[in-house]
Amino acid sequence: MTGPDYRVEARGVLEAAGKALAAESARFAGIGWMRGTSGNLSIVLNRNPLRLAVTVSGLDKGELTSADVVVVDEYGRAVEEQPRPDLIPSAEAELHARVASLSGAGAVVHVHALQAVLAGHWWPDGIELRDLEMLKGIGRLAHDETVAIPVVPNSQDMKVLGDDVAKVFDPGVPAVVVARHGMYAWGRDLLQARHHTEIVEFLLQFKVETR
Ligand SMILES: CSCCC(=O)C(=O)COP(=O)(O)O
Ligand SMILES: [Zn+2]
Repeated sequence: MTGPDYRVEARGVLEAAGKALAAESARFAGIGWMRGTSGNLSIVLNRNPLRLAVTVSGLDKGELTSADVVVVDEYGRAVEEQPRPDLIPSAEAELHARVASLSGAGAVVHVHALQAVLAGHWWPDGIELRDLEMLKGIGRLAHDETVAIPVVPNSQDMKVLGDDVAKVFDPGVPAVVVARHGMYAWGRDLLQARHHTEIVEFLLQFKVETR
């Protein structure tokens, strides 16, 4: 569909995505995983061509509104036609797009959760977990299976980060730790992405505290 009807409908979809992202950001900020301006979130709006609604850059993630959202393409660039062309998308939008493309996820969460950063420090080659009930929360077995959460080095270049994530990507693990930075987790929608984030952070805390 093209023309004004399409634009009205697209605006409604974006506003709903912005509302969901703002609520989720506030939730993560409330538990200390998006301190200050850290972290960013996205929802996939369209798969082909890839379009994501991503949080704006540099704002307090506990205080976003439904308008603090930008539509980006597969390279994390703001697309031309959108309600607020003045807004700057997250500096990590390209990595969201890469993760969405690799995983087929409908939503991607990036938080600066401390246990993820600590675990990336102790196990820079991957964080092995086993025999924990919470592994079921990321679709794995609670017993007799080793699950490795991949770790990639940090970079300010999202293409480099994306290539590194692609190298270690495991379709059976909905998260990756970026060393000395934070965690990315994803799911079929924002709710499942939240659950994966919470479960992985729990698993990493257990690993760190029992090392
Ligand atoms: C103090 S946060 C540094 C940037 C960062 O890692 C982050 O997650 C937030 O970046 P954004 O551009 O999405 O605000
Ligand atoms: Zn970050």
